[in-house]
Amino acid sequence: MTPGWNGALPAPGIRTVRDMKSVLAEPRCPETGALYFMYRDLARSAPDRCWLAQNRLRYDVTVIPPRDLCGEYVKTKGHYHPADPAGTGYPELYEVTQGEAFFLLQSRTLDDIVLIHAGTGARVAIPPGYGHITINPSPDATLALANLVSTAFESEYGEYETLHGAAYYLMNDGRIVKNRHYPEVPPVRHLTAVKGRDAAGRACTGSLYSLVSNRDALAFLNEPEKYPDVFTGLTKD
Ligand SMILES: O=P(O)(O)OC[C@H]1O[C@H](O)[C@H](O)[C@@H](O)[C@@H]1O
Repeated sequence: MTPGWNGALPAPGIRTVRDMKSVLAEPRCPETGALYFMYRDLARSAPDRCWLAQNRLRYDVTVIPPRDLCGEYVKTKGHYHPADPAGTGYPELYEVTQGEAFFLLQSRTLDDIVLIHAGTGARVAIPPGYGHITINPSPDATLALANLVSTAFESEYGEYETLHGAAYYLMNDGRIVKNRHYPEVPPVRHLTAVKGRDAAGRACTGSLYSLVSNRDALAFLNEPEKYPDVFTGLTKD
């Protein structure tokens, strides 16, 4: 059974080591094979699927088994989201459904870098204008994530590919190593998100999936400019 999901699953999108070479700390790392599995556009019922489509939202599950990539923890490739019609970047909402995660966020202007340590059951919002990667820092436990996100955009991978990953690499000896392809960037700000709370410490009731069909709770994913409070305590100011 796939962690974080009880029902039937479509075939996953798979990212392999080959797909990730351009963003690894050690691009010549000789590891091979699948790194993580993306089950996109899930719904538990036909009415839920209809509601998600009508509200331009997608529910996905991502499964990241543990892996040592030449001293670097396994991670997602990394991307930014474009701006919505009002000029505000599309956000995203994650829940850790199994294991623990580090979310490494960086503002597009590179004036803010945030590392969020999130335990099972924690929720993390990706704020407008921030790129993100997710890291599995465990030597032996699989990380599973659920996310809700707008279907109105496509992720942008260009900066992460050109600059060989995020601004920092998380190594499995505990080091956080600055990526030498970046200009000077600020030191990492650290935040923690625990079960039932988000990274700003606010309580979150129910599972992420329980928000499906709750228009008020999820409207910020398509019109983030109307809901700046969602990101208070997460962004720099
Ligand atoms: O697109 P990547 O950088 O590989 O990251 C992987 C994740 O990205 C997005 O946030 C998607 O909504 C997820 O479904 C996906 O698993």
